[in-house]
Amino acid sequence: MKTFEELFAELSARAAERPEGSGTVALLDKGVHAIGKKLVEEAAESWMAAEFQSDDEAAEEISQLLYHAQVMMIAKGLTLQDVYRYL
Ligand SMILES: N=c1c2ncn([C@@H]3O[C@H](COP(=O)(O)OP(=O)(O)OP(=O)(O)O)[C@@H](O)[C@H]3O)c2ncn1[C@@H]1O[C@H](COP(=O)(O)O)[C@@H](O)[C@H]1O
Repeated sequence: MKTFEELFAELSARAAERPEGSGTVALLDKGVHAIGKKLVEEAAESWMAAEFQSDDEAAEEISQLLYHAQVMMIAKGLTLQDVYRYL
């Protein structure tokens, strides 16, 4: 288990170090358009799971949505503070 901040630090390290086999690095290399498609896909899956599936499945889909939101932030060079100032 990890927090939102810990995941962001881990993904930022992946982007900097580019380890072999990282799905995050592969997705970052595909660019903002591909990341955006995954973000929308995970948003839709979160909605569907919340409406029609179990709480656990909804939680899993929402975790994937948060992951892809973080990948988008990293692709755009945005920090957590850039986003938090609007919360
Ligand atoms: N939290 C996540 C995470 N959530 C979602 N995903 C990715 O998002 C996909 C979502 O699954 P879907 O069922 O929607 O799609 P899929 O058909 O399996 O995958 P696609 O073929 O569509 O890409 C998963 O297969 C993962 O590739 C994640 N990939 C990585 N992480 C974490 O990110 C960190 C870095 O991961 P790596 O960069 O892979 O080392 C690790 O701590 C991982 O646990």
